[in-house]
This record gives sequence, C-alpha cells and structure tokens, in this order.
Amino acid sequence: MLTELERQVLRYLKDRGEVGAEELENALSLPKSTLMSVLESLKSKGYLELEERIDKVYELTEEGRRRIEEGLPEDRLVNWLAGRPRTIAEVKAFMREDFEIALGWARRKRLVEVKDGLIVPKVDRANSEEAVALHSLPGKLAQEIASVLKLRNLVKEKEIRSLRVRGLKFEEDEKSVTFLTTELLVGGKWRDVKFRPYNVEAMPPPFYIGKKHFFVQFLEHIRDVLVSMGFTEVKSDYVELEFFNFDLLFQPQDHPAREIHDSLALPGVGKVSDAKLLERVKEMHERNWKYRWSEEVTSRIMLRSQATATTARTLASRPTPPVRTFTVGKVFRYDTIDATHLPEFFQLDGLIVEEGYNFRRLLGTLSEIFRRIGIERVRFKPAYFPFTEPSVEAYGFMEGLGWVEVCGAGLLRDEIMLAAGVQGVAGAWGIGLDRLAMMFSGVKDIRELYSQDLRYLRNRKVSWQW
Ligand SMILES: N[C@@H](Cc1ccccc1)C(=O)O
Repeated sequence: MLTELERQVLRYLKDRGEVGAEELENALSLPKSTLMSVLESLKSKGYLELEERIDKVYELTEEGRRRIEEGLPEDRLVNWLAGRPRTIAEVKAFMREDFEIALGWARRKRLVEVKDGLIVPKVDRANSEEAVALHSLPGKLAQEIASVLKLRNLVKEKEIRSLRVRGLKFEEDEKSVTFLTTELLVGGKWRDVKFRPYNVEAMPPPFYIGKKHFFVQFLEHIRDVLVSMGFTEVKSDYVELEFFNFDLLFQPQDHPAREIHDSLALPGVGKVSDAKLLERVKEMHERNWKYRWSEEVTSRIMLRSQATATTARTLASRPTPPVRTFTVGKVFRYDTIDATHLPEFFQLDGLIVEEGYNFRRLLGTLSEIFRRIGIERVRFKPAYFPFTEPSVEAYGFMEGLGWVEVCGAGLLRDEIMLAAGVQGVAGAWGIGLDRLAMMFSGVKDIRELYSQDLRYLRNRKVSWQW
C-alpha cells in the first residue's frame, strides 16, 4: 500500500515522466527531508528511478564583475577609437593600466593593428562574445568560451548537484495481502492473491530499555572494586560540622581551606556530642599549633569539602582494628563552573587501620585499587596534607593523557589517632572520581557527567578498559 504522499508524487510524475527533485519539492510544498524519504521509499518499491547529477555552472569572479561594468578592455579600446587611428601614447593615456591587456586582446582578435606608431582600428565598434557570455552568468557556458574566460580569471566554476526523478510506474500495484487467513486457505483464494513480501532489512523503531546513568554506573563500579578488596562502605551527611571536616583532621582553625572563598558555610551551628573527644581535640590543637582553639568555630556547619570528613566520623566511632572502610560521596567547594570544575563533585575516601600497617603497605593498597580500576602504572610523589604524615600523591598513567594525578594519601597522624582514641596504624586516601569517570568515558566536559538529557545519555557508555 502506498501512502498518500507517495500517491501524490506519482500523480505529479504521471504527466511529466521526469522532473527535478527541486521542482517536486516546490510543487508539493514538502520539506526536503520528507520528500527524500518518500522518493527513497517509492524507489525501493520500484516506482521510480533516481539519478544524481552534477552540473558545472560558472559565476563571475570579482574581476569579472568589474570588467562587466566597465566593458572588457579590448572593447573599451575599440569603442573609444570609434574608427579613427590614434598614437600609442594617446591610447596609453586613455587605457592606463589596462593598456597592455587591451592591446594584446584587441590584436589577437584582429580588432586593431599597429602600424607606424599608430593603433589602427579594423572595426568601428566591438562587443565581444566574452562580454555577452559574462552577462549571461551565473549559468552554463560553451566549452571554448568558458576556457578563455577562466584563463582571463573572469569566471570560476561551481558544481551544482541535483536529483532527477524518473517515473517507472504511475499506478499503484494491485493490493497485496499481508496475512494468510482461514478464508483465503479454505476457499483456495490464496492461489490468486499477491502476497506482500517481508522486508527483512527494514529498521525497527528504536527500543530504549531503562538503564543507569553512566556516571552512576561508574560510581557503582568503583564501589564494587572496593568491596571486592574487603572494604565496607560507610556514609555521612553532606551537612557537616567543621569539627569533623577540619578540626579532628588536625587542620588548624586559621587554615586557608576554612576560608569563606574555599568552603561553603551554612547558617546555624551544630554540636559535637562527645564532650571528651571535643576536649582531646582542643588539647591537640592548642598543644601542637599553639593558638587558642575556639569551640564556636568547630561548631559551625558547612557543606563538607572533603570525603575525609566521613573518615573522621568513622574514627570518632572508635572502631576496633582491623578496619577497612570507604565512602563514595559528594563534596562541595566554592568554584566557578567550567569544563573541568564544578562546585560539587565526587570523592572516594578510604581508611585502613591495622596493627603493623605501614607506608609501604599503603602504597601497595593504592596500587591494587588502581590496578582493579584499570590503571596499571602508578607513580608516587611526596606531598603534604594536614592530617597525614608521611603523605603522597599518586599519579596513574593513562593512554593518550600521560601521567594524571589520581589520589592523595598518607598515614594518619599520631595526634589524630590519639585524639580519636583508636589503636593501630591508619592509612587514608582520597580519590577524585569525576576526573576518573571523564577519562574512562571520554567525556571532555565535567558537566556532561551530570547531564539529564535522555537523548545524550542513551548513547553514553563507560568502558573499564583503556
Ligand atoms: N581529602 C584530601 C585527600 C586525602 C584524603 C586522605 C588522605 C590524604 C589526602 C583532598 O581532598 O585533597
């Protein structure tokens, strides 16, 4: 069965046989894309043929446009002479910079000859065929004249593509049968009807099954990696006391990270419920940093700026070693949004507390995490964090990107372990997850990780391999 549009096209073709697609487009006032799909469909059903044509047309160059206004130099020369011979000097004075061209072409075309220092016209007036041709542009040109004009840099070639539509059948094929019915079978009528063939190449409509956001998939993959290494996930709230975000982590109260332009303060205050812990932290700050520690500052609330705040809370719960916990969560920092920065992003922070844990084992733990994430080559560099000693930064090698900073880590300071009242040696680390996700998914703009555009998300994939 043909659609109404297909029938319309056939009706138009019936009287004309062959037309240009552009003509059809205008006659039926259809958008080009619609017309094209109708034509393709009719073609596949054998109603018409399509032929793409490439026509050469010519158009004026800048110079061509100027010449056509003033007249070609040789024509101007002849028309100025108006049948009378003139001296070369006179002609030069009139033609100026066009003298050579004018004389050259006029002689070649035998419009003038040069005799005894005079330029003698052989015709009274000139209007060369080139000038006539130029006036007809843009359009087609005869081969010889086209090559002359091209040589004189007066025209340039342009290709115009067009589609010719040639009708083959103009009446709709007799109706074909799609389903074999009992009636057709019993009556034997199936012998006479025409069956419509299956088109096994037809594209089915896309079917979108529900799936997780690719960034969520990535975060879950990271969780699986940590769980596979014997870690337990812990969580805490976005709204955090400065106490856990900073003080318990040995970050002094005048530390620049605590400034308003770095972390996001919230109105109101909270309370540290463990008075003894509070007392020990106060003592730790005053003894080591030598300043008057303020309980007011530590009670302020903020959007946590590092997932290490969750680690601090884990320590404050005084777990008995061995401890292996991690947290995957959002953190917040004041920042201007661009392709690589957002004021909120994800961190993975981990904690290991064990008897006899040490720095070398920490480096081993980190290498193993990265190996399981898919980063085989890791390098370490000394670093500084207020809460760890010694501290390192880890760099992972990624194809096409080189060495990329992937993590900060270290052994938690004794001061912190003492204040928290936890036995053993603790290794801690923080990994920025957004950048890793960008690298694994090939996303160039961090904002895409948070995209809610379904059309975009349907085609987004993360691969766990490089
Ligand atoms: N919290 C640190 C990373 C870190 C975590 C744990 C130990 C050492 C470093 C950051 O955000 O930069």
